[in-house]
Formats: sequence, C-alpha cells, structure tokens
Amino acid sequence: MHRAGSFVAQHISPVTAEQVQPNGVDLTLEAVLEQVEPGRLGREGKTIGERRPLEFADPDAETYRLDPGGYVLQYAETVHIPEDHVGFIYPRSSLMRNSCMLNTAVWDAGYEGKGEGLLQVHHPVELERGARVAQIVLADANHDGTYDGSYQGERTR
Ligand SMILES: O=c1ccn([C@H]2C[C@H](O)[C@@H](COP(=O)(O)OP(=O)(O)OP(=O)(O)O)O2)c(=O)[nH]1
Repeated sequence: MHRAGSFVAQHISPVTAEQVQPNGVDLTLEAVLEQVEPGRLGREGKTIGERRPLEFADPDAETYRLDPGGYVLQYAETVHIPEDHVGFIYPRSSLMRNSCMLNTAVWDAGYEGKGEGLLQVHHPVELERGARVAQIVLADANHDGTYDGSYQGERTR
C-alpha cells in the first residue's frame, strides 16, 4: 500500500502545504550539476566523477536555462525513509509534459539525506531554484536491515 501525502510529509523537511499532494510530496530544486569527468563502478567500490554546479542563466531570478542533455539534479529537502517503507520518486507531470524526465533509483528504508536524480532534458527548459520538480511517494515494504551506505546523511551535515 502507498501512503497518503500527509504521511509522507511527516518525513520531509522543510515542507509547505503547497508541496503536499494526495499521494506524495513534491520536492523542489536546489541545484543542477553537470558531470565533467568519468565515474566508475567496479566489482568492488565506486567513484563518482566530478560534477560541476551550473550557473544560473539569470542570477536575479535564480533560473537555470538547460539545453538538451543529462544533468544531476539535487533536491532541497531532507528526506527520511521510515522503517517498513520504501520510497520512489517520479517527475512532476509538468516537467515531463515539458519534454524532461527524472531517472531515479530506490530510496531505502532508513536513508536520510538530500538526494539526487538524473534530469533528462529533451527540449530546452527553464527551471527556477525552489521550483517543485519531483514527487516522492512511500510504499509499505518489508526490508532486511536499514540503509547504511555511503550516501547516508548526504548534504545534511
Ligand atoms: O533516485 C534516487 C534514489 C535513491 N537516492 C538515495 C536514497 C538511497 O537510499 C540512497 C542510496 O541508494 P543506493 O543504495 O542505490 O546507492 P548505491 O549506489 O548502492 O551506493 P551505497 O552502496 O553506498 O549505498 O540514495 C537518491 O538520492 N536518488
């Protein structure tokens, strides 16, 4: 079963009433990064290649103007995935309707941090810092242990 937006909101910080949706909570854009060197996934270990924060096209309006390509998007909110749950992120439909997509991975029970997503831009788009871009939902889930990986606590310290 997926939980209501009001339940999800108890595990997101900060959150405003505008972000709370019937089935989840909208997350907002903190920053857009462009990867500038290769990363590596090996049989053991991994390296995340350097990613450089993009400049705003209009610093007064804190607005990114993005050409087609792949970008790393950082969310502004700290998310905590409670025990007995798993999290999934979807793009906000208006992002998708503007020919952009968010690729995401699994949000593990016990994870806490400000996460990231892969933003695919298929047509030029403008994104303002603080705009709602994604929606997180929580589903009931059995799990073995809780998240204890390298991204625990990311961008919260
Ligand atoms: O789209 C997503 C999906 C997940 N996460 C967060 C929550 C998740 O719990 C954490 C770690 O994800 P994962 O377990 O897939 O990372 P990994 O590549 O296996 O690295 P590690 O083994 O260090 O955890 O990243 C995101 O920021 N974005």
